[in-house]
Parts: sequence; structure tokens; C-alpha cells
Amino acid sequence: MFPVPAPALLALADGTVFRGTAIGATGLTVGEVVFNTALTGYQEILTDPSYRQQLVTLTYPHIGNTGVNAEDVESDAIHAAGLIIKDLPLLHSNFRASASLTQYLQAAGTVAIAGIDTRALTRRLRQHGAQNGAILALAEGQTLSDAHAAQALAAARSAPSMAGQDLARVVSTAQPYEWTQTEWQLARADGSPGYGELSAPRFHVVAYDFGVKKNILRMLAQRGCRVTVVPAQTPAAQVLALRPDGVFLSNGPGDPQPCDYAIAAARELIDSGLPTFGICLGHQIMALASGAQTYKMPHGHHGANHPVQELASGRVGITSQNHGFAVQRESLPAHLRVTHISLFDGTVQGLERTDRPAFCFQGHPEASPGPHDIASLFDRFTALMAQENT
Ligand SMILES: NC(=O)CC[C@H](N)C(=O)O
Repeated sequence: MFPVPAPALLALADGTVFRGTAIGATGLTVGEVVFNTALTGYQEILTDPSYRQQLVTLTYPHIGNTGVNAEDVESDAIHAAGLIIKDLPLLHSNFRASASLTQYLQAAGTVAIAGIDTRALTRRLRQHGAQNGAILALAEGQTLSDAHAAQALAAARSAPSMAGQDLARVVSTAQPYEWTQTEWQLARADGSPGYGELSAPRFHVVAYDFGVKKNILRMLAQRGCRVTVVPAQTPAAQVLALRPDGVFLSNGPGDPQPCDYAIAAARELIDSGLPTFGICLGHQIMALASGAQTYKMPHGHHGANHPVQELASGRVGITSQNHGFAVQRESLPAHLRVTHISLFDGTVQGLERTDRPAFCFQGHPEASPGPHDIASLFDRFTALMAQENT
């Protein structure tokens, strides 16, 4: 006999209520409801710190098929505030799986709901924009009532807006640490699958952790970078004292505008002439530090299939994306040039300084999950460091 699933509901701030089943921890969770169109990578998405305070809807209908494992995490915790899916398969199967998605969500205390018409939900979010919501998951044997719906609705309506929130310092590391792990391989030198170790560092990179994904650090290490990861609020002078070859500004959750400490540090470091590379929140911070403006998008970009064009070559790469804010094209100062645009909506996807060795990208060249079409941006960073060192 299969167990009878516990009931759950999802309430949107606009009053829409969806009923489904609980597939994670019991309880109430609130956040901004966003949709992600990636076909794979639910574990990477759940552990991406950029999803802090967001309830992630996955549009791919079957989620959980491959279970979870210890290797596919992008940070040490689940950061998404909740998960919304269509269907959780009864069985999972993968040679690396150590637990089911439900076991994983329950162990982390993450509330999640299945049985949702994620197409209808996504259409609503696309038409009306991302909005706050709440998931209420009951225990087995309990039944949903109108009072539960009212409770979830009230929670959704009183949740804070993502605009204006500084979440980078909330998720950042408390202490600096060194990173030397390289990318995952199906067969390492000894034939076993797993991550490698950096043996002969060529560069020293200081990476600001605004909510950094592990695969960014791995891709830097893979290219010969010994990385010192520092807390979000580290002043520029402390970074300069480490005498790095380059500075990396990471992805991260929340609104870039209130991160004044990071904007000030980035400005100083870029002005010092150190090669600087920013991804996602780091891209937005580099733009703000250079005098541009950012704004909140209607529903953002979250997926692994977004076409982005490199303007210089005309080449199109399929990219991984996860952002709700963007850089305003009209606000760009003369020393900030657009290098990439989104072919979905024409928004700014890449920038470079014309007066400093600094550039940044709005999407995720590290994928995890997603295609590797624009991984060469990491090579551009190491080339810049090599050039500045000679
Ligand atoms: N992945 C990210 O770094 C996201 C950046 C920022 N929090 C946004 O939503 O736009």
C-alpha cells in the first residue's frame, strides 16, 4: 500500500489558491513565486543561494526522478524558500542517488507542494509578474479547510517585497576560506567519478561571496585559480592587501541596490585596475559601481534555455539564467559597454568597462544546471589576469 499523501495549498497574493499535496516538510512558508523552465537540475536550483526567499515553480512536469546526491549541491543548504511542482514520481533511480527528493526536503525543513497545475500558475506569473505567495503543508491525516486558505493568503499578502532587500550579506560566508576543488569528471585519473583538486595554481583570485555557487569556484579552480572566498562586507583595502591577480563578484539573492558596501568595494577594486569579473548579482553590482542603474523585472529570467547574443561576433549562446533584477540600458555611462543581450526581451546580459580590465555577465556561465555555451567567459577572465601580469 502506498501512503496517502498529506494535503497542501499554495496561495498567491492576488487571491488565487491552488490545492495539492505536501512533498516536503510540514508548515507554512512564504516568498516570491518565480518559475524556472530548466528540464534538469532541481537539486542545484534548490541549493542556489540566489533563490533565497523565493518559492520556485519548476515548469518541467516530472521532478524527483533521479533522487538527490551529495555532489550536485551549489551550496551547503537548501536556500529556496519552497518548491512547487506538477508531479513527483513514486520512485527515483540513479547510480549516485543517496535519498529521495522528499527525504531531502524533509531533512532540510523545506516546505514543498506537488499536484499543482504549473502551466496555469506560470501563465499567471508571466501575465501579472512575479508575486508573493505562501505554501501551507499539513501533516498526514489532516484536511484542508477554508481557514487554511485564509491563513496562507494572509501570509502571502504580508510577505515583504523582494525590491529593496539586501540578502547578499545574509547568505554570505562568515569567515574567509580557500577553494581548490575543480570540476566533476565521470572518470578521473584513477577511473573513478568525482571532483578533482587544483595542483598547480597560476592565479590568485579573491571571490566576494554574495551567495556564490560552488560551480563558479570549481570553474575558476579548473582554470588554475586558487580562490580566496571572502565575506560580502569585506572592505576593498582588505582584498588589496591579499595582493590578488583578479577579483570575482559572485551571484546572490535579493536586490543589488541596497548592497552599498559591495558597490563601494567593487568601485574601489575596479578603479585599482585589478581584472574583475562579475556574475549575476556581481554583474549588477559592477554596473551600479560604474554609475549605471538597476530595476526590478516583471517576472525575471529563470531557466536553462535562454538565448543570449554576443554583440561583437553576433554569436548566440544558450544560457542558464536566474535573475529578477536587470541593468537599465538607458542608464549606462560612457565607460560601460553592452557586450551581450537577451534574445528573449533585449535586456542587457553582458557589460564591459572600456577604461578598466573589468567585465560581467547577467546569466550563469557556470550553468549548474544548464548548457556550457558561454563557459569561455571564465577563460576571458584568466586571459585578462595573464595579460595584466606580464
Ligand atoms: N542569480 C543572481 O545572482 C540573482 C541576482 C539578483 N538577486 C536578481 O534576482 O536579479
